[in-house]
Amino acid sequence: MKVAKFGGSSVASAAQFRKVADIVSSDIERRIVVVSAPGKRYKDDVKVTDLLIRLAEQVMAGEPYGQTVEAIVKRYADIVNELGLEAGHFLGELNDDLQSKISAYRHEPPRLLDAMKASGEDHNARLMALYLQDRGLEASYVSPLEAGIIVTDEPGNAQVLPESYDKLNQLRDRRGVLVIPGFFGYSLSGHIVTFPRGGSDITGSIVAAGVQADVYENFTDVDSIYCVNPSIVADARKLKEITYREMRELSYSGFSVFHDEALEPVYRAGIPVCVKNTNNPAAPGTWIVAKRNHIDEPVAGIASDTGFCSINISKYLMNREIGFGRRVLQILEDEGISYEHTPSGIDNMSIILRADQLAEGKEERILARIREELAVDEVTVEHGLALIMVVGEGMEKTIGMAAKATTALAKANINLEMINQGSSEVSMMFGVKEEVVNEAVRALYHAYFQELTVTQPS
Ligand SMILES: Nc1ncnc2c1ncn2[C@@H]1O[C@H](COP(=O)(O)OP(=O)(O)O)[C@@H](O)[C@H]1O
Ligand SMILES: N[C@@H](CC(=O)OP(=O)(O)O)C(=O)O
Repeated sequence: MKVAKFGGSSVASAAQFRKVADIVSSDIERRIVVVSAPGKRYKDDVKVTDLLIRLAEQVMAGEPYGQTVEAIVKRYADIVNELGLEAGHFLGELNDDLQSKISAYRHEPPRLLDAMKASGEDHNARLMALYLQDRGLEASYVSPLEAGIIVTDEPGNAQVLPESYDKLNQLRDRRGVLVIPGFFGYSLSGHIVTFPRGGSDITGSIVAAGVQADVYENFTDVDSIYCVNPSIVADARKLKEITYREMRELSYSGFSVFHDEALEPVYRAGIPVCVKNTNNPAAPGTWIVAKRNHIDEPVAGIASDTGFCSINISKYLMNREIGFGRRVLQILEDEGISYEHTPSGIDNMSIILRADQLAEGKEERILARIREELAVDEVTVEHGLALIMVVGEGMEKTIGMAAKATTALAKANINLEMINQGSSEVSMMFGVKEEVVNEAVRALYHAYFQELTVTQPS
């Protein structure tokens, strides 16, 4: 049995719906289909999820929102009309559902936002089931509640609860193709709760693990996962295979093609993932697996992301002060902040974190507490940082990996703000200024993938 998830770009229009139906009908093993909300049809288009977020924000701000509702309904109406579906009731129900959720939750902003966001995938799954039926397939819509996707009650940040898996397993006994909306589940108290953005990948993975699928197919708009983001390096190398742990690091660090939190359920269940192109299903795609058959080259991929900052602390004899690091991290914990890396020296410590967490006066509060409670010599915040992750199972056993990177960056005249090597067996982290990050990624791509391979130890 296969679980096939189709991302927003794969279900953005009637033409895309036709491709999905062709793919589903071409393999009887594709028994469970998970869909996102309609995504972008062209570069500057707006995803339905973003329209729904705008709608929730307008309601919360007491602004008029009628035009946004119309724009949302029109996205689905275009698909219905172009497919020639007799589905007049569908559009009426969509409109009624949005209005009734607005009335029910207008005084509970986090619930309203989640209910709006979830409705994008929910109605798309209903529409996909109708279309598959119209194409002569035995297909039915299954809500996450009926399927058994039970999650924590953290709006916008749900995590699956373990009891979901046994319930999901019962889907194996159902007939026909089941269409499940991605991106949300239900809390134990019966509320709709969404996963983080891009979270339909997570639904697909949970369902695949629950039904013990043979494969989790993740259909998107590229032929494969490339060793660098294709928008940074055109014609980058395609990856045939990548391991769960390589993909976890790369997706966490910027390979947005597959959500990093989507790996855990399939990894634990030992289910391979195949990332494929809805627009070119004949292409073999990329397999995410436990162990790669071929590790010809030490580096599998290079990912990058912006929006980081570094809190830099120095204090003479920091090394002698037992509990110093713990007390710094406690201050961050008190403010509900998570951090990425903590490189340190004898008298220095840096904490790298996502800069958007320092809003609403948190930066000033944290710096004041570090100064007062830890009597440091200096504490500053450096903004505008980008992190680059070089990832590969073969790196640990290969000599000269860091040297290759630093030489390449020096040749490209790029200043390295920091390096973190050693805490993970499969990755090295480099920090650079945001404005040079793409140039740095291209320099590293050239060094690791276009120059001669580095020497292997004998
Ligand atoms: N290393 C990579 N390999 C392939 N695609 C990548 C990579 N890094 C980023 N991407 C981007 O991910 C996009 C697909 O992910 P996403 O937009 O979430 O698709 P979907 O609409 O299917 O959910 C690609 O179009 C590409 O721009
Ligand atoms: N529609 C949601 C969830 C999702 O996974 O979408 P996509 O498959 O388009 O990344 C979002 O935009 O976040």
